[in-house]
Amino acid sequence: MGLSDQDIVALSGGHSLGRCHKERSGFEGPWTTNPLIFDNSYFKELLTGEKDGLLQLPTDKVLLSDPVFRPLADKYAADEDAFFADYTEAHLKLSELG
Ligand code: HEM
Repeated sequence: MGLSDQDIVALSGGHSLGRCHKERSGFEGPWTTNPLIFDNSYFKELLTGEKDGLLQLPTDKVLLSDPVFRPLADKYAADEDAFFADYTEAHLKLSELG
């Protein structure tokens, strides 16, 4: 699809919003404590480990274990402006690809 590693990590931060539904995907629950707010909390939660009531999918956890994804996840947890800038670019690319 032409998405870069940076795009994949930034787009995963979309999980800052919303939740999984058992009847749809089979998974249940939100990724962050405030799933109505779009911010970099997805990365902060990811880095501080699994917690009761919050979800980490295999595609979320791989952002920690993969050596290329990890520095980007660290960067977005520390720098919300960098996350917003890269998410904007990646979401635009995704939308234009259809
Ligand atoms: C590379 C980026 C992403 C990856 C790898 C990814 C991966 C996943 C996976 C594996 C699921 C579990 C549900 C399923 O198997 O169908 C999921 C669910 C979900 N994702 Fe993502 N996602 C990405 C980006 C996004 C973005 C950009 C958004 C929104 C802006 C988003 C919103 C959601 C929501 C709302 C669900 C819950 C679905 C439900 O159970 O109702 N994701 N994602």
